[in-house]
Amino acid sequence: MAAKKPITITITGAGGQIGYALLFRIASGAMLGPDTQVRLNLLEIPQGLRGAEGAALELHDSAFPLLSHVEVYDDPTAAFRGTNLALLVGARPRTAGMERGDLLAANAGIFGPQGEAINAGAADDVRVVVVGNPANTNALIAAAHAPDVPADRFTALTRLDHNRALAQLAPTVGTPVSDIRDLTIWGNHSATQFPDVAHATAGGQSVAALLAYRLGGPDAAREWLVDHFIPRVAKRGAEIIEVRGSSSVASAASATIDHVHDWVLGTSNGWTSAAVVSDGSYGVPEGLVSSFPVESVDGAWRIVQGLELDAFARHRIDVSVAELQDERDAVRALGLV
Ligand SMILES: NC(=O)C1=CN([C@@H]2O[C@H](COP(=O)(O)OP(=O)(O)OC[C@H]3O[C@@H](n4cnc5c(N)ncnc54)[C@H](O)[C@@H]3O)[C@@H](O)[C@H]2O)C=CC1
Ligand SMILES: O=C([O-])CC(=O)C(=O)O
Repeated sequence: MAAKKPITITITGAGGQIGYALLFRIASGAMLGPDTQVRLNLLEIPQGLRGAEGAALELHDSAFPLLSHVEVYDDPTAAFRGTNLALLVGARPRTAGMERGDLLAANAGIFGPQGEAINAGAADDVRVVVVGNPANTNALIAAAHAPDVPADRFTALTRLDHNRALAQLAPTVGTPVSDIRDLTIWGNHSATQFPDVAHATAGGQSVAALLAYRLGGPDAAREWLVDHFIPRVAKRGAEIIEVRGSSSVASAASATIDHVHDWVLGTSNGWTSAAVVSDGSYGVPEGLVSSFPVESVDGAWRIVQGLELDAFARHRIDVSVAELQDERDAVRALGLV
């Protein structure tokens, strides 16, 4: 049988924390499956190059059967040439007391040149995931600089929020995470995001009904959702920073693996959440990169259509979308989109 051509993956910020957690899982086959060979292009800025070179040495030492080649770059044009998957991780993380939007000025300048390099040389089937914060608006900037790449190839990571929501919900409804389906993160990867369980089921039963049963009625369930679940998920990044002293790393890498795995190989067990370029669905202005309920069909994300939104959900989505619009206005004022 002829061997499949290796998939070329460019990882920016490969010498940083998330890069280090991500590279070994990609090379092990966790992201694209046990039959897909990978070539890894590690992109860094000069001060991160030694970290990336060290990671490359360790990748070699791991003798991964699926790893066909590793190369370290400091030039985006060279690093994105021929790439099938661009994982845009490289950016400054926030520290205690900051919101992710505070990183806009520090990080926004990174994503225009990278979008241009993707436009210039990436493979025709390139898919892009932005992890560096503020992820949604950085994806908007990258897409704006890549006019020849279809907009639906640009995404930002909200799978970490989705996974956090599953993990918070499971013990409360009393099921394993794998039994929960059709949970949604809407909006921005920020404290305004809306983790929504209205359509979720656990073991085939409505999550809303299970919560009411386990917490003592619909009012108690609603109180738990509004006062505990939503803020805990939305502010989990800050909680991690407070406890660890720096932002999430391994869980962010794991969510990136999940996002790409499902995008390329398809979703199963219901939908998931990803920030994609809006086509106007659910009243989210066209062009904003917003999180939606999504399924991957034939290698492309499709926004799940036709979900009913009550007044609470509508309000929460509108608040997060307003923040995305403010971020877009801010980068417009900087001439970045
Ligand atoms: N979307 C999400 O769910 C999450 C996003 N993040 C974000 O991911 C980003 C990376 O986090 P860490 O790896 O912990 O940070 P880090 O500081 O450990 O690593 C970032 C790396 O990016 C490199 N870098 C900076 N500018 C670059 C450029 N123009 N090209 C290539 N590389 C560049 C740096 O040299 C550094 O090695 C941060 O912005 C953080 O806020 C973190 C967790 C979750
Ligand atoms: O909170 C941060 O700054 C890092 C991040 O995006 C997350 O953990 O969700």
